[in-house]
Amino acid sequence: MRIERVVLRQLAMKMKSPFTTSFGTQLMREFIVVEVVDEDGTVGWGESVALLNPWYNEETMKTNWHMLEDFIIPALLGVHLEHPDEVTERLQFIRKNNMAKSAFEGAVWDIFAKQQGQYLGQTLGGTKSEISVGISIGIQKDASMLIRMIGEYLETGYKRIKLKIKPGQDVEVVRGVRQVFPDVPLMVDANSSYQLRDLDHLRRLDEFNLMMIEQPLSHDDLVDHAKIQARLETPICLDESIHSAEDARKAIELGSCRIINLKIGRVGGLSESLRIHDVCREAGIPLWCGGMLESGIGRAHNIAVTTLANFTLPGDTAASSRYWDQDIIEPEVKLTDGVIQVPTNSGIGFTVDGSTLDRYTVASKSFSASSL
Ligand SMILES: O=C(O)CCC(=O)C1=CC=C[C@@H](O)[C@@H]1C(=O)O
Ligand SMILES: [Mg+2]
Repeated sequence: MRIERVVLRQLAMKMKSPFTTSFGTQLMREFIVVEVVDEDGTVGWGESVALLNPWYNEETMKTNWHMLEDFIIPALLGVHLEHPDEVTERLQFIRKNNMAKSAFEGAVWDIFAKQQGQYLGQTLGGTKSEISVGISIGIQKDASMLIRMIGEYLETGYKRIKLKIKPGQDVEVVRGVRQVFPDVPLMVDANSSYQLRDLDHLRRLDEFNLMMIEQPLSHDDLVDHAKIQARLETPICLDESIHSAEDARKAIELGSCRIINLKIGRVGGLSESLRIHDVCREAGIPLWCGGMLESGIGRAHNIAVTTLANFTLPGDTAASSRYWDQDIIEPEVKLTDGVIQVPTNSGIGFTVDGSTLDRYTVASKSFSASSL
């Protein structure tokens, strides 16, 4: 394929309910959608999952726009690509900025799968026809509200509940949930809000038979996570600490975790996701696909990657209706009896709804190879 045209769109989508983690609350999701068109007019779609603020990692929507406009698009516009793997190869001159790279690379993978006449999951090597998913619940002020929300989500069919925790809102919150839901598959995500000195406190979570404790320590740590994993019965899951297959290999060798939350944007795209998948499968480390409050485009990419064999735990790819009054894809992502049916159409498997996309677009810019 030859990259003929790229359109960057900044979207603003109001969340149906605020989402609070240890580092902040999201009310409005502002993010970038990348549209890539090849010489045959085949269109691919990608989504930057960077937040407005550099809380989760060093990237923001604005840094992503800068990287795309000033480095990534100039490096790839007008270029002939045999395979999407070449995107990562050609972008190696850019340090980090994985979410910006992933947004472009995902669109190229969409085109590539469409050119093969294949669903993206199949092109990646995935074999599943349905995926079971969990749901991530932000920090709630009111314990009874949390219990009600969990009951409703379990009713809807979600297979796993993920609670956000932070110092002062952890052991007693989980105890309260376990008193009502003693057997539900339950996990917690700390988003790096604890220190090594909190080990004895974190060990109190061992009594609740949690599936995992996600990213208790610093976003860039592997060594101290290995120290606390050696003292915890509950598996540690790493999210923010894993940026590449090399990070995954080191974390596994050090014993920093027993589970990894893979996020396509955090690791720089689908090509690196495939490498991480294989490293973890070789080591017997299960994966699940985390969420970044994506729109339907990012959600579609998450479903595709979750079709791979070593994604054996329910991820955070909840239904569109959990987040948005109206998503930008047709059909929206839905849960049927607690699972998402994997699409069979080519590419990301969903159609981008142009009128809804335009309605949420607050800024856009086009780049054309013919104007080079
Ligand atoms: O997309 C979802 O539903 C999960 C969202 C979620 O848990 C997160 C989104 C963004 C950053 C983090 O706070 C958090 C995570 O760590 O997974
Ligand atoms: Mg997380």
